[in-house]
Amino acid sequence: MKIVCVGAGSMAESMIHGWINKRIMKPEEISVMNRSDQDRLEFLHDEYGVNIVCAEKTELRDADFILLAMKPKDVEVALKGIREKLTGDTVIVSVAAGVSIETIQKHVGDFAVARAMPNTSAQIGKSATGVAWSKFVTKEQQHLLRKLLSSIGGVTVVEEDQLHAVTGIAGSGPAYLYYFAESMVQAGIDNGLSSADAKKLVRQTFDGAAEMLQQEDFGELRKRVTSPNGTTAAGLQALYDNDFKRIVGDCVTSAATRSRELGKEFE
Ligand SMILES: NC(=O)C1=CN([C@@H]2O[C@H](COP(=O)(O)OP(=O)(O)OC[C@H]3O[C@@H](n4cnc5c(N)ncnc54)[C@H](O)[C@@H]3O)[C@@H](O)[C@H]2O)C=CC1
Ligand SMILES: O=C(O)[C@@H]1CCC=N1
Repeated sequence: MKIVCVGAGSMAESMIHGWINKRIMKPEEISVMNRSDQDRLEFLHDEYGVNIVCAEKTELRDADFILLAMKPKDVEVALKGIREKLTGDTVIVSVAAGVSIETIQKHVGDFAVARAMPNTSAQIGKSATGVAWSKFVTKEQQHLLRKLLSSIGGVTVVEEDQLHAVTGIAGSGPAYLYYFAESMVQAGIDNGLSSADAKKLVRQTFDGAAEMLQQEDFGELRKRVTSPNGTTAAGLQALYDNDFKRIVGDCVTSAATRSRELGKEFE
């Protein structure tokens, strides 16, 4: 299999890291190109052993997958730079938030295009990825793509329009949890812990809870921690009083809405 990553930022790196760690791809099967930052490409070459290529010199023709991993605003220019070099056997896989398959096909024609929304936990093989594809992606290509994405975490096939919601929960989701963790650490410090102890306790708490979530019903788990009239009930009451569910709802909906806006902005 051969993959060319067009755009070599954080998301591309997380995916490359995951593929190489899981040994699903050999470094020499992965190529990276960027708009300008040669240092960044050299860093990826030194760190992961991947090839550095550029649109002018390289043939994209024998790539099985081209990963489009630049900001939504840069997708159009990137596609214009590579479209002459595409062949019928390549699948373009875009991770750009919001940008539709239709928009991508407007720039490259009736091509096999898929959209994936992974998250940066791909780096450790634990992404939660949503994927949708156009009718030009063959069954065999779908199978290969699922295999590729499964190597960096869980995969959920959705309708393209559902990718906005996937983005709101899974693509952006790690950042909400990191913010929650940062807030817990600060609260621990405010309540008398050292910063190091607060961080250690928060990491362990997230780690244990994440594993428990894999095994049991979320609400049941919450109830089991909550003794009547105890400390958890007091803590949760502050969340209920402050309408935490609405806050989380606004958070996810705002991200999904922004994804829709990005799609419109760059269509
Ligand atoms: N960072 C994240 O957690 C996630 C990001 N995404 C999506 O991935 C995409 C990339 O995000 P990041 O990696 O965070 O951004 P980034 O800014 O770290 O990387 C983007 C890279 O694309 C390159 N680039 C820009 N125009 C180009 C062109 N014409 N040709 C070749 N390379 C070009 C830039 O030089 C940069 O290195 C975005 O569209 C984002 O919506 C999706 C899921 C999660
Ligand atoms: O913030 C963003 O727009 C990208 C998409 C999902 C995660 N990061």
